[in-house]
Formats: sequence, C-alpha cells, structure tokens
Amino acid sequence: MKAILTDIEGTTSSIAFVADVLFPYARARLADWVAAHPVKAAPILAEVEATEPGDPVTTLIRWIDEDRKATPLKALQGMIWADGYRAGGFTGHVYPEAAAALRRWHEAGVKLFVFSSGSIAAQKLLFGHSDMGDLTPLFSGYFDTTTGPKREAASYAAIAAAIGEAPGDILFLSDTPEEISAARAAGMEALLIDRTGGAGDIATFDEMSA
Ligand SMILES: CSCCC(=O)C(=O)COP(=O)(O)O
Ligand SMILES: [Mg+2]
Repeated sequence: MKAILTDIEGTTSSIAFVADVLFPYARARLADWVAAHPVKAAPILAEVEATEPGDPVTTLIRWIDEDRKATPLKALQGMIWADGYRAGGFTGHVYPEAAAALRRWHEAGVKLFVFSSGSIAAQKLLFGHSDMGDLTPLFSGYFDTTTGPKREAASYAAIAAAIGEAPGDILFLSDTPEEISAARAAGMEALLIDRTGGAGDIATFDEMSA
C-alpha cells in the first residue's frame, strides 16, 4: 500500500473516549461557548437553523445526544474541545498498538491520512494531544465530512484524487461496515476493525503487520 487512510472513533481510538469524555465536555459547555463567541458561532447556528428550524442550541444538544455526524455540529464540537485539550482537561485516546503501527508505517514510507466525521481541527487536536504524544508529524493529510459523507463512495474517490494515488493503492481502516463498503465501491482496499473481537477483518492494527 502506498497510503493508509484511517477512521478515528472505534479504529485508532476508543468509542468510550468520544462518548464519555468528548461529547459530555462539549454538551456541558455548548450554550456558554456560543454566547461567548458570537462571531465564530453565527455561521454554524445559521446552518443548523436552515437544516432544522427552531432554537439552534437546543437542536445542537439533541444532535449530540443522537450522535449525529452533522458537519456544523462537528465544527462547533472541535472548537469547544480545543479549550479542553489546551487546558490539559484530557488527552486524546489512541490505542497503544495503533500508535505503534502508525509510527512503523510512517517510518516505512507509507503515507498516512485520516478520514473522520470529527472536524479536521478536532482530528489534529486529538492526535496532537494524544495519550501517545504528538502523532501529527506522522500524518500527511486530514479529511472530514466537508469532503463528503463517510458512507458514500464518491467521498473516497475524492480523497484518492486529493491524495494523488490510485484508489487500489490506498488501504482504508474503519469500524463501520457501511464506510468499508463505500471505500471498496470506490476501488480502495479496506479492512473492517472490530475491537471487541467480533466479526471484523481485524481486531487490532497488529494483525496487519503479521
Ligand atoms: C475527531 S475526534 C471526534 C470524534 C467524533 O466526533 C466523531 O464523530 C468520530 O467519528 P469517526 O468518523 O471517527 O468514527
Ligand atoms: Mg468510526
């Protein structure tokens, strides 16, 4: 493989970290953050209101509870999480074996990229302030849902074009079967990871180096 494209939640990082640390942090601070940053918040609130008429703050809090992968919500969450990372409130969870594999692949000359529903800013924060240290030097680029939905093949075709490699030379890793299907439909190699040891192709990144 010339490049590896990885998902975050459930793949490099635990679902529990996102659900039990990141989401509650943003949920508890969302209303105050919006009030304190009216200029940054305005375009996000307008986009939310255009999607769902009503009070956008109430909508955003419901979207967090529903784990909606909506681009404006993800942009706002990333801005709020920045405060938490910078204040040392938490570090980004990355499985030790995933961090080791990413370092190994980078060393071997494989280009590494991220594709997550979390905003690009949020991706850089998680890997930049991770339990395993600053992993951002390992990555050559980041993609989020501004490129396209993760369950649509066109998004993976667009990423391959942006990376500048043929889809068949790119390996995508994710814990979500619909994302794996979309990547394969675009011609990428793809492996489903199931960290519970269930029905995935792999359970850890170590199985890929075997
Ligand atoms: C980028 S950190 C925040 C994770 C997040 O908000 C999210 O929705 C993760 O989804 P993924 O596409 O990485 O499974
Ligand atoms: Mg995931």
